[in-house]
Amino acid sequence: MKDQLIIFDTTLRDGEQSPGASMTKDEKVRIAKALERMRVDIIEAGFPIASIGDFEAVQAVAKAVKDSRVCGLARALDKDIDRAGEALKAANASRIHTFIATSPIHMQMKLRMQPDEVVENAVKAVKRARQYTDDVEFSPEDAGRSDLDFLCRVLEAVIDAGAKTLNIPDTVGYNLPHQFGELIKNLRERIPNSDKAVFSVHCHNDLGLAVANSLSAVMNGARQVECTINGLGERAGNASLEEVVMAVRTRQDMFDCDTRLDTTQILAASRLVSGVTGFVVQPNKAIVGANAFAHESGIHQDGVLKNRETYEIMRAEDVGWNTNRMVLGKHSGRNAFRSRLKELGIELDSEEDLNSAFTRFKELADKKHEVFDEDIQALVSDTLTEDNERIRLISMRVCSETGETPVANVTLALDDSEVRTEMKGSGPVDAAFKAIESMVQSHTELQLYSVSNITSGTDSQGEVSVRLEKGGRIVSGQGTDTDIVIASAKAYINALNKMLLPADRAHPQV
Ligand SMILES: CC(=O)SCCNC(=O)CCNC(=O)[C@H](O)C(C)(C)COP(=O)(O)OP(=O)(O)OC[C@H]1O[C@@H](n2cnc3c(N)ncnc32)[C@H](O)[C@@H]1OP(=O)(O)O
Ligand SMILES: CC(C)C(=O)C(=O)O
Repeated sequence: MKDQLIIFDTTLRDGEQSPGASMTKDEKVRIAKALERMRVDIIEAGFPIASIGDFEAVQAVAKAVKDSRVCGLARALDKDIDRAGEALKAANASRIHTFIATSPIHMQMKLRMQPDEVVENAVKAVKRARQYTDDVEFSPEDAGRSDLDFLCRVLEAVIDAGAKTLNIPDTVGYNLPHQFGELIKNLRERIPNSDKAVFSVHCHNDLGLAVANSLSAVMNGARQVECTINGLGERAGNASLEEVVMAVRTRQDMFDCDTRLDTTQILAASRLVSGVTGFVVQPNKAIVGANAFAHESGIHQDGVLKNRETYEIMRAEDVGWNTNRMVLGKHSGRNAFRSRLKELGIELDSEEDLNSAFTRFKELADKKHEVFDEDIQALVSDTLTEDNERIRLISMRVCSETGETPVANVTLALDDSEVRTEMKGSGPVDAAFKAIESMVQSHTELQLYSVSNITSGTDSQGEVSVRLEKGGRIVSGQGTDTDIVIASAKAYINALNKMLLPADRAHPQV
């Protein structure tokens, strides 16, 4: 039977200390409920002495949450501890987390206290907190830069005073993984009454090592990790909950403990925190970033289509994604393209058609970051109608300039010959249509012209629809391209091709 690794989430306290991430009482309650659904063990809801708003937020979380323990932070000061005790009164299960710095620089320059005074205040604070709850956590702030002997002395004293959890913070993210693991090991070995408390860690990410340091501590006996959703937190943030939890879960071969979290709630919580704080999750963020389970390159896609484990060490579904994702782009290969066509219910008659559609897909992918399903549908419908084309666009150059009449220079393949002309128009599309009509001489009337974008973004494909009428016969045409003038010419030519077909072979009229 493995030990339980306790997850202490501090999104609502240290996470909120990120500049710009302040949360209202209601927002804190919503996030706390999401953490409770995830089965987080302890929720640090705030720092009650900080403001009336934060006091009320901790109070509201304490009332709303039933299954997780709710914690409030307090300096080693009576007034802070009393305020935290008061805020947590309604909690089903509460914890007071009190702290005081133990590093030489913090004691001398910030607290302006002698080491003896620090020990005295720490002990006094723990004893006072115990008057409110049996569950008291103590942190020697800046432990990562504190003297080991002094740390042992403070920690031994606070255990005797009633602290049940000893949280070792690397407050400024200074430690390296090996060193931080050693620190936890040394403390556990050297403090005589260390077995009376749970060792916890609280790592900051100033050197990008918060998760690595936390994991190293767990490998050396820490049984609580303090972390935040999306790694939110003071400065560069804290250890990210999703990364710590999934590292331990995925590498059970390396850990003699595991959390009791429902990891399928991770993505929802990440999105909630991102939405509330306005802190966008970077696409390449582990576990919760948009690309965490997305594959774009052909070799990877081919591997994943054959067996997901070739390139996936976790299941996307286990952290709340619907599934993994194949992104079609310029690095994708035929196997992924074929598989997406199948998913879209598109059947091409021959390998030749597939190759032709694939070539057009690659051309499009060179112009666009991501090729979406709608792009593929448009591109394949072009492939399917290609056979019936008597008119094909070979090239087009349009000049549009302020104060000048736009000019379009268009080259078409008309049956077996190549023709070219230049025409002016009231706009670039008008000039292009006039040039095409002057070569085709269809004598059709343009009844409708509309443009829409297939996907969002300035690199999206424009989709143009036109409707032409001649002698009571109406045909429609569509064209797509990242350049809307070219998309317009394609749509016009598509409709003209239909108009040139016998009526019974033409596509349905609009
Ligand atoms: C590492 C961490 O993340 S710790 C948590 C950090 N979070 C916060 O600071 C957010 C909330 N903070 C606040 O709202 C305010 O700073 C308050 C309400 C806590 C205090 O406000 P003020 O009384 O105006 O004090 P101020 O913030 O200017 O200075 C902090 C004081 O606390 C003292 N102090 C700092 N830590 C501790 C501690 N653990 N125990 C006792 N005193 C402490 C400082 O020495 C300083 O004392 P001084 O005023 O005698 O010089
Ligand atoms: C209060 C303590 C745990 C803290 O936030 C830190 O040291 O970073």
